[in-house]
Amino acid sequence: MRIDIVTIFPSFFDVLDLSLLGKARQSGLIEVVAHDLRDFTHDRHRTVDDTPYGGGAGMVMKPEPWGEALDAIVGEGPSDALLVVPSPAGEPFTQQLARELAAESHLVFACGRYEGIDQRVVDHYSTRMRVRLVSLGDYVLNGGEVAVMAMIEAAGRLVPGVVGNPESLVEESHEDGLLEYPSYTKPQQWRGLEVPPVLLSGNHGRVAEWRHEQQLERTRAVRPDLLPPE
Ligand SMILES: N#Cc1c(-c2ccc3cc[nH]c3c2)n[nH]c1N
Repeated sequence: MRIDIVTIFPSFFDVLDLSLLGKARQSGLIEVVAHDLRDFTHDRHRTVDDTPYGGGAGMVMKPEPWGEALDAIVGEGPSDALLVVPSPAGEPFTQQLARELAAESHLVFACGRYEGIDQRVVDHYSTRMRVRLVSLGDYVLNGGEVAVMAMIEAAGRLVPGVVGNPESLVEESHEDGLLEYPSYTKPQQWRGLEVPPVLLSGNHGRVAEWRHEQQLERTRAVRPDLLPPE
């Protein structure tokens, strides 16, 4: 998988060289390149924003640098790459969407700042490639970088070969639609708190049953919207 990120803060993504995705990059499973949007400007101040038509507070990101940056990545004609644009107005980012991103061979992320990117960028590239506006959640961020980091981590770990033991991907929150069960490790007693005895029983059937019940209990408590219809 090839991932291109366009941002005014390319060093923000240096952290992707660490941990799991760092190994995936070293092994060539995932190639990540962060591009500085200001490298696609031509004025002395490397300007990427301007005042909004129609007035209002804040600044809007100019379309020209975006056009030059994205054309440098996907060429000037149709492209099979998927352009992902983080936006509060986007579709919710979910585990299912992470799976869909993980199946792509080329992802391009456009990190907006200020009040966002001139709409014509999305309109233009929608004629040449698939474009998805995606929201990390119902809260306001200052730009798209944090959202893109989360999306890359969530999708990257699903790319075959990135996670050593694929079984560890199965029993996780949201993977089977429910929240995950609580986990315990040694010591058996810690600050007067014991490990649930069923986990010490060696009875795998009963452990699985207890874990599923814990998933249902947790999901009922904090995310009833995730419960399967009765
Ligand atoms: N994804 C997402 C976002 C954002 C977001 C995304 C891009 C820009 C560009 C300027 N401001 C932004 C906010 N806010 N809240 C979310 N869930």
